Amino acid sequence: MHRLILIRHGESAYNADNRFTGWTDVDLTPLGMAQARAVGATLRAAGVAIDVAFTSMLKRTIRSQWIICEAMDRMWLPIVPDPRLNERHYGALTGLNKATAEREYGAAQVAAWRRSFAVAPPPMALQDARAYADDPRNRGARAGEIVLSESLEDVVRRVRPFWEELAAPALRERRGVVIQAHGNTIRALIKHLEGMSDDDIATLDVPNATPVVYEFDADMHVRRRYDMPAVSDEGRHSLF
Ligand SMILES: O=C(O)[C@@H](CO)OP(=O)(O)O
Repeated sequence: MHRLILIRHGESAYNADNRFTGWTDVDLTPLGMAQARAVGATLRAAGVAIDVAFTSMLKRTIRSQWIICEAMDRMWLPIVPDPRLNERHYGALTGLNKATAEREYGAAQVAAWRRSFAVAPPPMALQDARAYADDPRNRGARAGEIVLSESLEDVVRRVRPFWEELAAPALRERRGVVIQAHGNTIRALIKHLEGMSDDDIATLDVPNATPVVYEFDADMHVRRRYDMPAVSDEGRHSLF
């Protein structure tokens, strides 16, 4: 069975403050850590076979995965950080409170920046962007470019080669794969995997710490997708 589990990290400090995060490397809140522990307990109770976990280069995904590995008693699991899984670059909106942005620019404009496929947020000032460009955490996200802002379409463009080079080959070898990433990199992956339309992806929201499971056939076509029920809802279950 070719099985993939997509997980968005637990709540981060900027999630709690309702701020645009993008490439800002904020940590998990205590609630975010508890959410990751609950995911680990769920995966452990379900007896999920995981052989490798891919994360972004940002600490909210890496720490979530550490906590999950600890809760599963699998601290030996290989964790592979890849900058192509970093959150979408939120441009000039980075750090801004989302409610303040709605008051300033209107709810429709903010919704388009947040969820449309092709619209990128206004660009970050070049001077600011250099801090991100020089940071090894972002090197390779869009190699050779100083990134000022990204649409979901830009994110699909960098997530697709990650998928082809690392995740798909691991699944073809029948390895259990976790991708621990961000709201918009997971939306980009789902769009790519399901061939979802630009309109449909605009209504898809990915909550924190809620595993989504994909099963593939031998040709790597999606056979089934389902959310994994939390262990507290279901008790011990045997999906795997
Ligand atoms: O701020 C961000 O980087 C993302 C994810 O938290 O937010 P949004 O859901 O608005 O795309």
